[in-house]
Amino acid sequence: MSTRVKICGLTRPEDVSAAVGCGADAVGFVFFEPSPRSVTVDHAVALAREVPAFVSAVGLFVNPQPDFVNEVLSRVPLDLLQFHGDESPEFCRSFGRRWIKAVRVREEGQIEQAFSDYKGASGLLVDAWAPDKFGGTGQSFNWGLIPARRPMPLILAGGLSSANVADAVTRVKPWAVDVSGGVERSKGIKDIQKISDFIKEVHRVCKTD
Ligand SMILES: O=C(O)c1ccccc1N[C@@H]1O[C@H](COP(=O)(O)O)[C@@H](O)[C@H]1O
Repeated sequence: MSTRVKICGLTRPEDVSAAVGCGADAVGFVFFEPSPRSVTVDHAVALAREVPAFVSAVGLFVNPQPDFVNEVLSRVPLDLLQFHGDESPEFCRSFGRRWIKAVRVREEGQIEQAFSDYKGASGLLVDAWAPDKFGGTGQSFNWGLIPARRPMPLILAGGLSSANVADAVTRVKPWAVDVSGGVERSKGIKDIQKISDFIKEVHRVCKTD
């Protein structure tokens, strides 16, 4: 098994280069103004220049206006859209691009329901639920709620860091892991050592699997 790694919430070109240099499979840019990791379209254009061939650039949105998504898509070379709010399956599909849907996990059966609702997604991202946030909480959740049967790739997020990602990969066996806060020095500012340690842990545990 080889679990992919996405490093999300990048705001500086040097952090994008560092993530790519450490072996990230995907990097994420947050287009959600209330987030401390939010980037403008101009900013994202510059960040995307640091993304080489065979590394995916992902745009994260939370209940966006369609015009805004289209504006981003017209300017930033994104490979995937990540919807982190309450977007309907029809909305997610409407841009004609590959997309993943995030589910904020709170109770049993929710992930199974999302697999059924969001057919056509390139993956389902499972993250922690919090009362006042759409994601990026730095909190993990009960991985026991994740079903073994998965009709599409499952991306595990929420409170991951180099300290727990090996355990997460071993127990959950996700297609990919996604991290933001666990590889930061402060909100939006990544720590190269933490990125490196995180990716090394994933590769180490995948090799022994
Ligand atoms: O990063 C944010 O600020 C954010 C805001 C709104 C929705 C999602 C957000 N981040 C994503 O949440 C998960 C988990 O993050 P963490 O590792 O627990 O900090 C991840 O996909 C982030 O990109």
